[in-house]
Amino acid sequence: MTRDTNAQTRFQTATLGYPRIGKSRELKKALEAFWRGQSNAETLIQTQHEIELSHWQTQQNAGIDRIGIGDMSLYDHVLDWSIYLGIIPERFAAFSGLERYFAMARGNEGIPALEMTKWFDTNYHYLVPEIPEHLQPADFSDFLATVRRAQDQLGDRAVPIILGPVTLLRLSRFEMNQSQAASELCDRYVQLLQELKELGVAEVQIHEPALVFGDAANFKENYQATYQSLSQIGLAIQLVTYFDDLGDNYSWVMELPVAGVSLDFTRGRNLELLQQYGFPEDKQLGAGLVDARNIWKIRPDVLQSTLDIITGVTTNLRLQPSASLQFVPYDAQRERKLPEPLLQVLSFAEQKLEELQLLATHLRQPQEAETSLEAIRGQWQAFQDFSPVNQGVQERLQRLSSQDLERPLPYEQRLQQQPVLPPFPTTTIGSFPQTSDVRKLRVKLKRGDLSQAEYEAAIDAEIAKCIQFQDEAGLDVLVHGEFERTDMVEFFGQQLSGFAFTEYAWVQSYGSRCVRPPIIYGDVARTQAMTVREFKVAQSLTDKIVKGMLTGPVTMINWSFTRTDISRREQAMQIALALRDEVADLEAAGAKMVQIDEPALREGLPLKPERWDEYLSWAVDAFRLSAAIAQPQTQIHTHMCYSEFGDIIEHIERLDADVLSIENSRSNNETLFEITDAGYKNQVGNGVYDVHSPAVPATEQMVQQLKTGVANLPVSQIWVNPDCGLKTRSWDEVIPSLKNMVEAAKVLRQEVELTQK
Ligand SMILES: Nc1nc2c(c(=O)[nH]1)N[C@@H](CNc1ccc(C(=O)N[C@@H](CCC(=O)N[C@@H](CCC(=O)N[C@@H](CCC(=O)O)C(=O)O)C(=O)O)C(=O)O)cc1)CN2
Ligand code: MET
Ligand SMILES: [Zn+2]
Repeated sequence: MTRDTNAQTRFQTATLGYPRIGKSRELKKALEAFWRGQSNAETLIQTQHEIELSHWQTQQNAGIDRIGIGDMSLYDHVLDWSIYLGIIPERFAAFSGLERYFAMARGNEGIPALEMTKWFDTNYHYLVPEIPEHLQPADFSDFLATVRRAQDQLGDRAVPIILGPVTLLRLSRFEMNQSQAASELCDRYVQLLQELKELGVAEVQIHEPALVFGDAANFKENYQATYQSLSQIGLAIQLVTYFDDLGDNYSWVMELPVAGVSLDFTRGRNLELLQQYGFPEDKQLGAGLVDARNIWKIRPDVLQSTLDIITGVTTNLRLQPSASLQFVPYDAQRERKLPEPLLQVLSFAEQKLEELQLLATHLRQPQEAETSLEAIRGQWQAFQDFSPVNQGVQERLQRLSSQDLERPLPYEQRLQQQPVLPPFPTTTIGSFPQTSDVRKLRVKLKRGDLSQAEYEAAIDAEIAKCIQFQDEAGLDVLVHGEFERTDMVEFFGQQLSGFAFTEYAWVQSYGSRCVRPPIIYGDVARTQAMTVREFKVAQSLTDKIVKGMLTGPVTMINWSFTRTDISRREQAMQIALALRDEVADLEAAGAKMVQIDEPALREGLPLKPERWDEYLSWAVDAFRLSAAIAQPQTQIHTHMCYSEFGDIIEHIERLDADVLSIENSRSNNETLFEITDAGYKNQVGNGVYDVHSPAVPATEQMVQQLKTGVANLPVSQIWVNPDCGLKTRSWDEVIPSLKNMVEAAKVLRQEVELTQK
């Protein structure tokens, strides 16, 4: 058979970024050793470079034609770009080098870090650039050095990844006037492209995910002017978008002066837009066909129909993951404990690289790909026969009526029957320090050095210590501390049938912190009580109320890898049923309060506002389904960090939780004001201190904050709590902080008594 050489160079493959934490979390370990003072900067940087090199080699060996480089980061790539561009707030002026880098990431001796935020609908936290009145000089030398290393390893295959100037602006906080910032930054990007050109770079990726936001049109002129300037340098610019479609902005984006546009074909309506409006002849399409946000192998037949449509419009295309692969783990083949039929249909980053090559082969020489594609079809068939179907759960969902989503009495009447506490009741959000001693217990259990009974006894000892501390500190509503949980989502995934959990499938959440999202691979059902044992242990040790502690259905969905054969709504409702039974069991075991956490409710909002109502309607229903089983006298709490609520307050009300605890401290009570402005009637715990900082909050500081609460809400609505769980803190920090918090509540109680006399 003769080969068409032209066909060999067409349909190239490209990547848009790779995981960063290291296959065995080498970067996490190196960072934490450095922060503990157990290693030095040189060792840290060397580890970073070794991990980066291994990523390049993996992609090179997989045959990727255009490898995105420069996205490796010691903490967060947005922080890296802030520093390259000279976006350095005044308060960090006294620092330099790595010290400044980590001060901006994590704070330093009373100097607060940059804010962290989830810009998009993922569980990854970005640092928020603060554009000061005056920029520091730009310094691209670290980035350029990375480019040179990549060129040595990869030659022309290395394509620098650049955080887009308009996306950066769209997501920053400002002291400088915005349009001035836009123009100063644009000059710096021009300078960067110039310097890259001098290194012999021919092509760059500029990532502008903000183009998929509902408000992208407001920035149209900025995009046009910026790309006009950047195009002057003469590099081939790949304008990269992902996470959703371009919507109404499709046409003008296609006219920007760039060499190529990358679109995500795994989410949103880009395929329809492509069909409707076509694709410019002079541009290359970066086709995001392999899902970079989920862990399933490609479905050859689904993909074929997508490919047919795309190639009907343009054949000037590259095959790509839909986004950076940072959202998926490294290698499915490393997992040893998953059932074979499931393992066979899993695709993590390394498998996705193979899939890209397979698709390229399929387009160039169809017959050469057929055996592999047929094998994948067979694996999916085998998986379908294997994946658990639960008729009982399906029928139960079908039988549901609106009554099942309704608490038996309205809030005002429930309130009469619920526990009476002092004003300004104090509590915590659930977790207490996950010390390395606690984690080692699980390592020993796994190795067989501890029996299940010994493990449970050791957990119970932690619970006892935790209850005793809370009692002594004078907290009003206690928690057991969540010591038995690796993670609030993974733990429930480990208990529920229809969920699989992994050994090595870590995904970075922020900095050195990672999660192993569990995998939903069939109908979800509860096979036994999940939290009752630890609840009972805790409640048996105190006369005070212990809150039962559950992770809500929406958060379970948003922080897991989900099925693609049924809707997210249906998966959430299945989980809600399991939680509903757990609520009933906790109640039967004596729980007077049950907290159902929904920190990911807000994050799951679609990026386009026109899709919000659809999401919120099922998301709130799922929460209600899990909670509504509770008797009126049982108080239902929920907790949300990341909680700008102003725009969804009516949905928050519809949750109908008796008590809502929220994050606040980094956002100056804004969330509280949103709630009070909206006339929220139920109880609110407006976090009185920031758990993400190691600083011990002073009593006075929390008193001041509570006073803001009193000025805006009736005392009867106010709770006192930290703004999130304490698992990442140490006992040294937690003990004095909570004592001060209780003290602050007491100060407020006295003041209220005085004013009532
Ligand atoms: N899923 C999820 N998403 C979330 C949050 C959350 O709590 N869960 N919170 C918000 C902030 N995100 C966070 C994400 C992760 C962590 C976190 O602390 N992660 C831990 C891992 C937790 C875990 O799974 N621990 C396991 C495994 C721990 C481990 O690393 N074991 C060592 C050995 C034990 C040792 O010697 O320490 C090893 O395997 O090498 C356990 O406890 O069993 C970490 O990165 O360190 C914190 C916040 C938003 N998103
Ligand atoms: C990210 S929200 C955390 C809620 C959980 N109950 C905890 O305290 O850790
Ligand atoms: Zn939280």
